[in-house]
Amino acid sequence: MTAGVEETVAAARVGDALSVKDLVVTYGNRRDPLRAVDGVTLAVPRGQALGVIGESGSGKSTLVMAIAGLLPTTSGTVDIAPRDGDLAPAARSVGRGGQVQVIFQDPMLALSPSLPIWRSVAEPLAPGNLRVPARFRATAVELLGQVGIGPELADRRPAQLSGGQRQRVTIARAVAAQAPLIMCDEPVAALDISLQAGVLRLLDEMRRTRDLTYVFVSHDMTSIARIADQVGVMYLGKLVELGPTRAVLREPRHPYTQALISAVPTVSLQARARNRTLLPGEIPDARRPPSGCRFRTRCRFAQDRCAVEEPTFGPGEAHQVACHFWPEIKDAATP
Ligand SMILES: Nc1ncnc2c1ncn2[C@@H]1O[C@H](COP(=O)(O)OP(=O)(O)OP(=O)(O)O)[C@@H](O)[C@H]1O
Repeated sequence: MTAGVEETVAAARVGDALSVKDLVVTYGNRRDPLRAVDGVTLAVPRGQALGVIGESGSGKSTLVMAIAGLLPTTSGTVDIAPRDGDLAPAARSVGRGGQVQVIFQDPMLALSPSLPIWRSVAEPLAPGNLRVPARFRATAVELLGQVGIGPELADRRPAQLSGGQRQRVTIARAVAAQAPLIMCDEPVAALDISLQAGVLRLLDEMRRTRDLTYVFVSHDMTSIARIADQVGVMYLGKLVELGPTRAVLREPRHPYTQALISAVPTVSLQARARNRTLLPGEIPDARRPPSGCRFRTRCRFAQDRCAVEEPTFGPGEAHQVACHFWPEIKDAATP
């Protein structure tokens, strides 16, 4: 399904569960292409979670779908490292030979409305079977128990559960597939706020106890702060900042990240106190991105250089930023 992309199961750096290099994903036709992901490079160490934030339309979902192998990629590489002792990939429903599972905002995308939930959980245990044999029920019920769904609910259909329960079922299903890498695309956004913390806790616990690695997309900085070890910030298909969660959320370097965070009271108190930066204007048309720095048309610090020279990450730093003037901006923002 991919065009011009090498896929291997050997990570480029020892200890990385996922390594993405120069990934490009294009929508539309050749005459008017839209590069929704435009040269993204990142790595996620095994057992960690990478949070991905950015405005609507910045390319977050496209990135995770391409990593999962559910969207064709234009160029670049996606390497996924198997864990020692991983079984042959069992999942038949998700991409890259069962190495990646996806948890969507809408659990109904992963669950069959007509099946009792235990069968949906057991499906990855019995690949190739049109109907999951009853002998897998006990394992499915056990997995459901681990996500807080009691055996009395195992024969219910998804519509007979609450939204939080349904999302727990999709987590059990993802775990059943034994994939080392799970893409979480706004997994709690559709849930009542009172249920979000429980599902986030469950995801975090599953990651620790089952040696899972996550890429976790969210608009919600509180969820990101809870679950992510590192954060990547996307703007118009590019990563503009990448680093440890605490550093990115507390000391954002890119003016775009600063603006995103300044809009969130819970994690932005320091940023607000320093310098409140609201983001003016709309995200530009991704088919015709600005020259040089793509953010420059909305950046109050932009200078002539920003229109002609595209900023890139420096080599080797843990907290990376693609901005020509970030040290000056940081100094200007400090009282
Ligand atoms: N199927 C598609 N066909 C054409 N363009 C698309 C398609 N899906 C997404 N896009 C475009 O690709 C860009 C990235 O979209 P994407 O959904 O990945 O962003 P996002 O950051 O996940 O947004 P949101 O937070 O709203 O989900 C946007 O310009 C969007 O309009």
